Amino acid sequence: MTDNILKIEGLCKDRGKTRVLHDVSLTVSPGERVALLGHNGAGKSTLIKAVLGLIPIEGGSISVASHRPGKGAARSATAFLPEAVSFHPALTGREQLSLFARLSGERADVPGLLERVGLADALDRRIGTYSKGMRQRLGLAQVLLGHPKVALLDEPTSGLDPISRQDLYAIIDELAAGGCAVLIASHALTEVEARTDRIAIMSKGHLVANDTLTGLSAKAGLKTRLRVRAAQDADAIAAQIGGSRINGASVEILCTPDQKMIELRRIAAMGDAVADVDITPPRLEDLYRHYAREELK
Ligand SMILES: Nc1ncnc2c1ncn2[C@@H]1O[C@H](COP(=O)(O)OP(=O)(O)OP(=O)(O)O)[C@@H](O)[C@H]1O
Repeated sequence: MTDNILKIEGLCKDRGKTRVLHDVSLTVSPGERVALLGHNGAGKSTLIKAVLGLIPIEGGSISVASHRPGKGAARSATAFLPEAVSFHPALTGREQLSLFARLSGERADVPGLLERVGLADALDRRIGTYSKGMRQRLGLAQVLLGHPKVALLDEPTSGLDPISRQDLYAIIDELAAGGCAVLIASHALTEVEARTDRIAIMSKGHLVANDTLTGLSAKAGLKTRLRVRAAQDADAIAAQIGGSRINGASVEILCTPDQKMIELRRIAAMGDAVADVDITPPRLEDLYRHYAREELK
């Protein structure tokens, strides 16, 4: 995972007189799944459009598989799944994918692809009769069909039920396992927390964080919560390790990541007086709030 198949350096973009992307640098390597997070209007879609070569940029550079966006080689290396994917309603799933395969010069096992995305039963149904989730699955089949080196997915799970979301991420995992660099713009923090390798956070057109979850946690210095359940006497535990009593049976301690093992050893030293310990590290939601707020300062 050393070569960056997608490389964005110092990207600046204006909309009218307003700068909406400020000096954004971001890379994605083959096989990596990177989440692109940010409030409404933070600049995620603008960044994706720039990578697709759909809009001119005011500064910086973008390279997709060593080519400039918009060039034929960059386009054929890239797949894009928009948030609201739309197809001609009169075509069937099979016709749509066969048409796309012909246009892109791919030899494709269309029924196999549709089965892979869970649409085997809807193969010969018109897309106009598909649900939103089914259209999203068809969009993903289209992404798979192109064997892309870079996949840009804009809110891929919006409007999908929990099982469909899991299915979709399983397919994204496969895509990445095959060496594709995947950039997922999303507001679904819990999902991307579990299913991506790195998190990039945008705020008002600036990239304010770009690291693994562990790296983001360490830099932010947010506290880990240790909840200690007493076997019998919670007061005695609170007196010994500090922290605050949260109910009749438990004591809660907040500690920084580097203090965690020290606290755990102190808790373990109390032996049978402790019935259980729950460890809750900072969640992506906490980290997201932290980094987005830092930018506002
Ligand atoms: N066609 C346009 N003309 C003028 N301004 C635009 C245009 N498209 C986007 N913008 C502005 O650019 C900024 C970034 O918008 P963008 O759509 O990239 O945000 P986003 O992070 O994708 O938001 P969301 O999560 O709501 O999709 C916003 O201030 C938006 O108003």
